[in-house]
Amino acid sequence: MTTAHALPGSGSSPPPESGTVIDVRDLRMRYRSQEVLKGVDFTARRGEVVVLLGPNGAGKTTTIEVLEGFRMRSAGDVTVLGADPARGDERWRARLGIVLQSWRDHGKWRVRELLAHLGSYYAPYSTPLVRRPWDVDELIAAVGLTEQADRRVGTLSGGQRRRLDVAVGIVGRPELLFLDEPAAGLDPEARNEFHGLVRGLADENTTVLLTTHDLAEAEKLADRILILAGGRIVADGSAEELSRQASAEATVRWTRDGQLFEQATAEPTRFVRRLFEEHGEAIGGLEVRRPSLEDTYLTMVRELEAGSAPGERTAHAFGEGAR
Ligand SMILES: Nc1ncnc2c1ncn2[C@@H]1O[C@H](COP(=O)(O)OP(=O)(O)OP(=O)(O)O)[C@@H](O)[C@H]1O
Repeated sequence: MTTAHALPGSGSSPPPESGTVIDVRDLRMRYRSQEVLKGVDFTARRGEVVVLLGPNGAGKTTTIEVLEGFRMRSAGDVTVLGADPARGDERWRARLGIVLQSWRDHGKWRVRELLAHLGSYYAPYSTPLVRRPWDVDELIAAVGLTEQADRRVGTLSGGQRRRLDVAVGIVGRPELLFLDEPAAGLDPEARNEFHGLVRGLADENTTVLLTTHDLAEAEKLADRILILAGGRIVADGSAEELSRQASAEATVRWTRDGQLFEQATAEPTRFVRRLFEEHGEAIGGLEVRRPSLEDTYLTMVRELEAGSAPGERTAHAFGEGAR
């Protein structure tokens, strides 16, 4: 798949060397008296999978809708694929993919027919560099629906429909794909295959921005995790970077003389070295557990909710270096 190239003549492409696909600065959103976004800043590069986490009502969907050009922001500078989404034209829109809710309304359509029909809208935006739409049988194979290609949408299982949703989102060979809680309702196997598909798209240079409440999914998929809370991005980095920067500590477990011990420590390597210096061969069953993304996430969000001034918990506090 060749998705790394801007469409010639779109007049709205970033300089190719920049690699920046999303650039959000001081994004603010107010619904009447409620200020939901209070100055959101982040970027996403070509081929990156960026996962947006945050409590219910934090403003994740609002942020994504602003980036998609579906919602007018109150203030701030937003550039997506080189254009302001508020002014994105059809040609710009053809470079985006959006995975919406399941295609339950199209139950009578057959999988291949539906994808061929939706794909035909992208044909005018095909270029020698980016052939649009995706060949329908290739696409069906890529999302693992070959056996269901001639089935009616209404007869697909939940997981198969979610694959179809993804196929609908990528049929135009997007350079940037938005997925809002994409794997909700998938069984572990379907979820695993879906994750493989997302990683495969990123490997071929598609930028993916997705929201989820599943922290294991975020940890598995993300090149970079953003945590949106209190109207701002309060953490920005890989799962490992976030866990090192949060105050969550590692847990060391071991046995000695048949007894089990456990110690929380911010410096597990030093602790383990000292443990061996002191007790040597007597130590058994050693286990060092780093804080999971869930531990890190809960620590950060709780600290914020416990009253740290939002300004103290900006990306400067957690992982700006990762950008
Ligand atoms: N059209 C609207 N009019 C007024 N308020 C809105 C509108 N859309 C969203 N909100 C409010 O803005 C806040 C953020 O909503 P949003 O859906 O962006 O959050 P979210 O992070 O996606 O939440 P969730 O995790 O629950 O899906 C919520 O308090 C919501 O009630």
